[in-house]
Amino acid sequence: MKLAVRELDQHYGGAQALRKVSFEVAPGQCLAILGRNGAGKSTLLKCLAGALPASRGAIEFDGVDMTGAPSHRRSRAGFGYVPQGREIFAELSVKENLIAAARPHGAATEATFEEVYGLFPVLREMAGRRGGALSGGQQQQLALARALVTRPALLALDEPTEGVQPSIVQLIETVLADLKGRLSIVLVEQYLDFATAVADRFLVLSRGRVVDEGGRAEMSRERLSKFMSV
Ligand SMILES: Nc1ncnc2c1ncn2[C@@H]1O[C@H](COP(=O)(O)OP(=O)(O)OP(=O)(O)O)[C@@H](O)[C@H]1O
Repeated sequence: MKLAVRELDQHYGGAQALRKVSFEVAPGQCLAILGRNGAGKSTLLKCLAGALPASRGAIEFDGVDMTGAPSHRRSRAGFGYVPQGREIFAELSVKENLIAAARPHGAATEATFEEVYGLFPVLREMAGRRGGALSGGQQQQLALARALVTRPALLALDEPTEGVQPSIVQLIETVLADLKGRLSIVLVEQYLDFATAVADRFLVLSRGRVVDEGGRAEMSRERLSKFMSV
């Protein structure tokens, strides 16, 4: 899916969190959104997901205006979202979490679940376990699997490495590198090594504005970290 964001503004009451944010993600490309705490990264993903209304500007999926569309329409159009904090159903089992995510997409089949168990084998072992009883890294794998069973054409991830041990960070990196090319990815990430391992392009936000942007070749580590150090 091609994503286009044009001059997007967002306000929390009187406080402006996004200012004329514009960018595009080509089909199959991975864009990493970098910036300090409070730069507006999560706000931007919530606007893409339809969890927050934009005050001004436009969001298009494959040329179709989605600016005012409700979340479920965006999801049906192929938008998969892994929010910060994972937001899995703690009282449901792993399998029930996957069924709940897949069912609205007509994808609640064993073949679908086998596919995500193939990517994240621990979820097969834990299929009957309550979501809330999983470790942080296991919950992150479940959150990713929940997005993947909807068969997204665009996957947006908000800090997938947060609170996750290195071996699982490596696994998530491998999965994203494998998915890239087949679907578009928007990745919000503070962990620069992870972002540079999977992203093709980078967008740097500071105080709600795009302050730098570029491809892998031109974005040196120094340039990427300029707006990240506190
Ligand atoms: N619900 C809210 N109400 C009011 N202001 C908010 C709300 N959520 C975020 N903000 C403010 O909007 C700005 C952008 O926040 P946002 O969470 O998008 O930043 P971020 O770059 O994702 O940071 P972090 O890495 O800490 O998640 C910040 O100044 C923040 O304080």
